[in-house]
Amino acid sequence: MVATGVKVAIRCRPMSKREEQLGSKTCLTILPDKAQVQIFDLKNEKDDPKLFTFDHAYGSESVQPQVYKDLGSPLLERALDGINGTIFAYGQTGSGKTWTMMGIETDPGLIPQLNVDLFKRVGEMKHTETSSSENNSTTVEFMLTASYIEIYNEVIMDLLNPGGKKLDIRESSEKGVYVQGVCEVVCSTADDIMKLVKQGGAVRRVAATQMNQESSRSHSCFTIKMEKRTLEKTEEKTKTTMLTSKINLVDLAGSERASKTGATGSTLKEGAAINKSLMALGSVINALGEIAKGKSIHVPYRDSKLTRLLQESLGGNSSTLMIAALSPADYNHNETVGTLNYARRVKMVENKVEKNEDVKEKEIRQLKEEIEALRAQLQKGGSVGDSGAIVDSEETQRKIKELEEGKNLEWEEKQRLSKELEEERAKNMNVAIGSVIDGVKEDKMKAMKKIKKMQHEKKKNDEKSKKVKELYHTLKKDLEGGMEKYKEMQAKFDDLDEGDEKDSVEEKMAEMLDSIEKKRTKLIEAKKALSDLKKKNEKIDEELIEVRAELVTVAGVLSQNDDLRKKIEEEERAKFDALKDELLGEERAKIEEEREKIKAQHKGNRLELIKKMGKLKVEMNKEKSGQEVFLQNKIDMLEGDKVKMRAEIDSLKAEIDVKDDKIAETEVQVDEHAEELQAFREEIGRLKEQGEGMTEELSSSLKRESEWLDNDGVEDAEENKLVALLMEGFNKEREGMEAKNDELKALLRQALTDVLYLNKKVAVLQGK
Ligand SMILES: Nc1ncnc2c1ncn2[C@@H]1O[C@H](COP(=O)(O)OP(=O)(O)OP(=O)(O)O)[C@@H](O)[C@H]1O
Repeated sequence: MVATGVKVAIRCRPMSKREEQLGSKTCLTILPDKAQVQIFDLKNEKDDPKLFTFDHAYGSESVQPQVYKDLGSPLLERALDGINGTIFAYGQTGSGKTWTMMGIETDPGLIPQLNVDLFKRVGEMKHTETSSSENNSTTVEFMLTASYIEIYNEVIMDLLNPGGKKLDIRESSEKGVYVQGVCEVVCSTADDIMKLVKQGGAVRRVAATQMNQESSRSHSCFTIKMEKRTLEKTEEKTKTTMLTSKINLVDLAGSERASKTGATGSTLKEGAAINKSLMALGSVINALGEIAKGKSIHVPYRDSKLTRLLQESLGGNSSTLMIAALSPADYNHNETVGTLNYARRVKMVENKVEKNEDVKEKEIRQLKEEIEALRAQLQKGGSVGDSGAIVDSEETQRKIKELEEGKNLEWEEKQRLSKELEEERAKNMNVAIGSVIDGVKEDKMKAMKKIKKMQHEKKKNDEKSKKVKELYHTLKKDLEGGMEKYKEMQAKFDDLDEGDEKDSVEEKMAEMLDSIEKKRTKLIEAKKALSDLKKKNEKIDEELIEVRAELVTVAGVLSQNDDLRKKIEEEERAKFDALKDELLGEERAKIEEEREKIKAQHKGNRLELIKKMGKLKVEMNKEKSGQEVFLQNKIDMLEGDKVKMRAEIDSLKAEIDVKDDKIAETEVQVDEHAEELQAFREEIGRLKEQGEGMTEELSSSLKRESEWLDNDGVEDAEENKLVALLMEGFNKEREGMEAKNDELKALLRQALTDVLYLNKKVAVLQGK
């Protein structure tokens, strides 16, 4: 974090035509090389000029590109490096704030020049930082969003989403101070941004017309947010690094209202009657000036929306520049001195500038550091891979991976949402502008009706005047005739002698006088009526001029906004704040919640681990020697076991060899017996055949001889006995052979079972 003073530049505009016509004289001398300005009080020529020194001073001959090169370009470079920036223009109405900030189409000011430069630089950075070998590559991408708000009477209006809900300022550790729900439109070209600037400007004018407000009493803030994502891909992994920053471009309300209050240090006593925000800004600057002098003082950022918005720009994490716009005319001498004093105070404010680190990036770094610390601790403690620590570090690695992925997801999600919301915002803008146009149209109708009514009234008055004029002329004639007659009567009266005739003439004369008097009164009345009608018509004429002027303005607004509406309809790149905020907000809340959970869990794990480690260390130290003896004994025992097992294996192997031999031998025997048995079987078969042949032969010879030898019965019986004995002998021998064969088979089975068992045992012992 680096302490950096707020930079101040002053810029004096050329004398305006009106000021020239009024015969104004220049009361300023600008010394650009010394960044100084001298102000003379031409009413008190004896007084010495006041001298002020700033960071930059521009005279009426200064040109927009130079101002951008000196002030805008360095701010942009810092922003591309992750440092927030603010430029705010201060000065009385008509001093040139908008000229410096916005300029005109043919002579663009800071905002348009910065936009063009921004996209040029982003293009260069994307190009130069993207290099790829076979499997490794580094890709640099940018996401740029713009928002535009206006603060009027402590109400924040979204100039890019005029129909949206009321906006408020919030603060969070992740985003700092921000306008909640403001519409942030993703921009891909400088043209995109300029379209938004124009749209916002038009909405501002419409709102001003509708609310009958003075535009110079509102503050506007155009914000460009930059998010830079660097993807480093290697064969093993992808690393994502995020860098964010924003640039606020603020056009403040005319300062003449503030010079008597905040800027000179008095409290907010003039209250709501004048611009609360500018007064509060003065108080914040005063407080920060005192802090810079070493005093400990509360800074009333929360006193107004403007100061809250500029909280980071004044005394916070921002590279800030104030441009004080000045009029050269002596007629504005006091306001100019006020502006210069204000600027001098601002120059004393110190900011603490720091590169914005992505929150997730920070967390990942912290987790990595903790893993390293734990490893180092474990190694120091002499532990050979504590399983708890390993689990924890694996868990932490998993979290790091999740956070890395989260960064990319958030980026993709933002882009996806921004596209989705573009149409919505355009629609909303159309609806809002439409309703404004409807209102303006209604005003137009009213004005036209009013004009008609007035014209009708005027006509009637004219007709009345004509009649009254006729009456007047008649009355005048009558009166003149009456007067003539009266004069004649008077002459007659004077010529007559006293008598009845003279009396009757006198009587007539009195009557005539009475009638003349009445006519004169009527004439006066007619004259007054005529004058009243004339006045009425004059008033109507005045009103007509006003209403017609109104009509001209309204017509202007209508045509401007019809243009605007058409433009909006043509554009398809805008995000609608409410939905975006809802969706992104939800996403962010989820991520935030997850982050908090991970944090808490990690903290718990870490504490547990540290405790475990502590315990382990104590136990280890306590039991180290005992454990060593125990381990040695165990090793010795195991060594003994090993030797025994080897011997056992060897003897088992020998036993197996013996068994194997026996099996082989038994197999041979079995084969031999089988052969023998086969031979016996064959022999028995042969004998059986022979026996059967003999029996057949015997029975046939017996049959044959019985016929002729009745007493040879003894010889036959003996022969039969011999055959039976032979058969019995054969059968016994065969049974004995079969029993022997069964016995040998059983022996072979037993030997095989033994061999299997011994093989298993050998395998177990070898495994051990
Ligand atoms: N440096 C300059 N060179 C030429 N003309 C200038 C310069 N500065 C300002 N002007 C002209 O002076 C007039 C007032 O300037 P501008 O509108 O910028 O004042 P302002 O301070 O923004 O006023 P307001 O507070 O009403 O918005 C404009 O007509 C503008 O063209």
